Parts: sequence; C-alpha cells; structure tokens
Amino acid sequence: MASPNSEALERYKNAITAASSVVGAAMLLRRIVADVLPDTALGALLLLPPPSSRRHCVVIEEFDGAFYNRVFLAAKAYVSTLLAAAPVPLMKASLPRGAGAEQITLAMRPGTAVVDVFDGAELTWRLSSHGGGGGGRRQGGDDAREVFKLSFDGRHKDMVLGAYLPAVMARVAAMSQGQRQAKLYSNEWGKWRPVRLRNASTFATLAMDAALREAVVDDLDRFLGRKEYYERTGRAWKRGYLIHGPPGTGKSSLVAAISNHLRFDVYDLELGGVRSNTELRKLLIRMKNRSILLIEDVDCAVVAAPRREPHGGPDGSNPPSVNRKVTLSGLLNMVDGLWSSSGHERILIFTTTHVDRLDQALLRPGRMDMHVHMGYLGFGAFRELAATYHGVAGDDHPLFPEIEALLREVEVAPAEVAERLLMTDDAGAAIEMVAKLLRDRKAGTEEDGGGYVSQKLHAGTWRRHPRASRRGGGGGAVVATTTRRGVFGDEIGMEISHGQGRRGVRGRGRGRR
Ligand SMILES: Nc1ncnc2c1ncn2[C@@H]1O[C@H](COP(=O)(O)OP(=O)(O)OP(=O)(O)O)[C@@H](O)[C@H]1O
Repeated sequence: MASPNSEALERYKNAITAASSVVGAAMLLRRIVADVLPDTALGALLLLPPPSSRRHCVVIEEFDGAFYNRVFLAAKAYVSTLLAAAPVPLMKASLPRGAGAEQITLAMRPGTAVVDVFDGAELTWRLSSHGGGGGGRRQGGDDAREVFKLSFDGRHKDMVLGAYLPAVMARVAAMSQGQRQAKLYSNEWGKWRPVRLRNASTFATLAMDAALREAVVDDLDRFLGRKEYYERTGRAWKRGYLIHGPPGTGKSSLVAAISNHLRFDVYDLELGGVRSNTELRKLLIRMKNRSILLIEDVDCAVVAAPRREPHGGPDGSNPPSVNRKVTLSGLLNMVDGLWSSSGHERILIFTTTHVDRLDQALLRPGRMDMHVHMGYLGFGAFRELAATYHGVAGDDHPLFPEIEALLREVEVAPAEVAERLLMTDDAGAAIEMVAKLLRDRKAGTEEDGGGYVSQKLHAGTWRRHPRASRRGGGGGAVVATTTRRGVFGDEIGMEISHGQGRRGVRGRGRGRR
C-alpha cells in the first residue's frame, strides 16, 4: 500500500508530466500553425507571446575604436528631430555659442527613451552612458561614453536593418546637406567642443585682390574635384594654406570664406591648450573628414608652452601635470603622418601676421601648398567694400579719385575701412569718413580712439610709433601686447605689430596636386 507521501509524489509527477505535455503540445501546435497563421493571431490563439515578439536590440556606441561612430552621430541627429513632438519628460536643450534662439537643439538625457514609428512598427531609442568614473563628460570624465540602444519587436529585424537604419542615415545626410552650416570646433580639455560658425564671410563679401580670390577659389575647387587623382597617386587628399598679412586684412575672414565655400567644418586648434602629444594625437584623429584644421597666429602658437591651469580642471580637480611641450615639429610630423592617413578631404590652414618669424620647417617647399598674402587695402578692394556695404557701384563717386590716390600712399587695413563704412547708413557720409581716415593717416594727424586697431587692442597697452611709410606717407606702426580676437577663436595673449604689406599669392604645385 502506498504511503500518503508516495501518493503525493506520484500526483506531483503526473501534474508535471501533464504540464510538460501541454507546453510541448502547445509548442508543437504553434510550430504547425505558424506556417498558416500570422504571429499575432497565433499568439492570441495560444495566449503565449509569439517568438517574434522578443525584443531585439541594436547597440550603437559613440566610438568605433578611436574614431567617432558615424551611425551614432546620425542617430543623435535623427533622435533630436523626434524629441520636439515626443512625450519625453526629460531632455536637454542647448544653444550653440553665438546662435539665435531659434536654433535651440534638443537632445536626450542618458536613461531616457523616445519611440519612433516606421512602417507601422514601433522602435524605441534609449540613450545610456557608461564609463568616465562617474565624473560625466562635462566634468572632464574623458572616458564617459554614450550608447544608443534601438529596440524593436524581433519580427521587424529585417526591416530595421534593411530599411529603417538606412533611412535614418539618408535623412540625416539630407538634413545636413540641406541646412548644412559649417561648425567651428575648439579644443578644450582634450576634446573638440562645437560652436556654430556664425562668420558669414564669403568670397563675395571679402574684399581682396580679384586675381588672388580667383586663384584661391580655383585651387579649392580643383582640390575638391580630384578624388580620383589622389586615389590613383596614393597621395593623402589634403591641402595646406599659409595665410599671412597684417592685422585686420581679412585672414580669419578668408578662413570663414573657405569654410563657407566648401561647407567644411573648422577645427580651430589652440596649441597652448594642448597638454601633451597624446592629447594632440587624439584631437587630430577625432577630426571628421571634409574639415579644416586651423592654427591661427602660428608664429605665436608654436612658442606657447602648454598651459598649466592655476585653478585646476573644469570640475575643480587638478589637471594632470604637464611636462611635455607640443612643438611645431611634433605637430607637423603628426599632420604629415597620422592626420593625413586617418581621413580625407582635409585642409590645413596656418595664419600669421609675421611670416618672417616662421620656422623654416613651415616654409620649406611642399609643406604648405599655397601661400596667400592678405595685404592692405587697394582701390579695387575698396570699391568692393563700398559696393557690399552701401551698394555704391562704379567709379563715379566724387571722392573715389582722391581715395584711389590716397590708397596708393597710405596703408590701411580693410577692417579699418569696413568699420568706417559701417558707422552710418548714409553712403556719402561713410565714404567721406573713409577719405578722412586716409587723409589723417597721410598727414599723421589720426586720432587713436575708435579705430579697428585700438579696439582690437582693448585689453592691452599699445603705443603708436611714427612711421616713415615705404611710400613716403605718414601714419604709425602699432606695437602691442594684447589679446588675439580671432574671428574663430577665443582670446589668447600675443604680440602683434602692424607692418608693411604687399599683396599676392605664392602658389605651390598648382596643377601638380
Ligand atoms: N578683406 C576684407 N574684406 C571684408 N571685410 C574685412 C576684410 N578684412 C577685414 N574685414 C573686416 O574686419 C574684421 C576683422 O577682420 P579679420 O579678423 O578677418 O582680419 P585678420 O586679418 O584675421 O585680423 P587679425 O590678424 O587681427 O586676426 C572682419 O570681421 C571683417 O568685418
């Protein structure tokens, strides 16, 4: 006779067997019916989740090795377009430095999700962040990484991989093509920080020697159109420009015009802020293709030792001790090697006020492909400025002959003249002001205040030296310890001197690229 215990065990075994057969039968049935019924009907029929309802997930990491993951960047841009209409309770808003309020950009916060619908399927984008020792990216947690997780019903896997993600990439490409505004990046604590490039300077608004402008534009266009040439010859698809000339002659404006012409982003590298060669290498390889690496005032930049922050890092921590210098030769080696080979359609631009102070390594043949000299204002460029600012065209303004004669005798930076032209909406009065500036400069009776040069030097001491002009004109040279007010960059200490100039372009390798 069976004991009560063994009966209970028997009943338990039977129950397990029955349950297993129900599940087994259900699975078998489901396999059979799956061939003839759609998944959802099958799921409803068996009250079991269909296998396809298992969530699938595509993980999109911020970096692909040392490089930015382009899918991540596209995802970020795409998701930001979903946020305005989505019921997401927490998002972050930012306004690129210098941008108008209409350009507020929304982005997800780590830990939040947004749902998109494509072809009737729901897809969830979730952002998370890991690494960085809890310091966060803004706190200088260099290793913090963001990750997008795109999850969806497993039934849609083919659609997501074959149609949705390509559509996201195409949409972002179209967006960036249509409203592409070049960005300006500056290096801060070993990272590129973007700001929108607001300099509207173009080759049409830049007053410069017509032949020089044509030569530069021609060179840029040829560079862009020679992909096949660079591939065939195995040469790095890059081009170097050295832009030099006195302050206020439009060097930074020319860089902006190049950027706007090509729609290339500008990476304004401040060497003094680079703490080590490792950091420099990291910055260089994190530049995108179709971009410009700009080093302004290169004669000053390369003598600057890396900065030791007295107040520590942005989070108040002590920055790593810096003993190494980033030297010009180190930079050039990296540019020639790693930078050239890690991307394509890259432009390198150095600007300087003192070409005579530049290291021979920079000037040697083959180093910079084209030397562009931005000089003092000539009459042709003055007419362009008058046309741009006041619509004054032709040669028939009564003051033009006098201005033409004066411009042959005195040196004036385009910035100084542009400043006078901007002072009033009255074209006649503005041109009279320009004539007065030139007359005063010739007579040596110019007042110090209010000019481009004095504004530029607002933070420093400066003194005007009587100067015997090369052409016999009066005027004064300016020697100053002041701040650099580049169109692109922040202010850094430097010394400038306002000297003689000549116009022209020294091209290297035109037609030999
Ligand atoms: N050639 C030019 N054509 C039109 N505007 C000019 C030109 N040069 C200068 N300007 C005007 O003067 C301002 C300052 O010029 P910009 O900063 O480009 O000169 P720069 O040569 O780079 O000066 P710096 O050496 O002092 O940095 C510009 O914002 C622009 O308005």
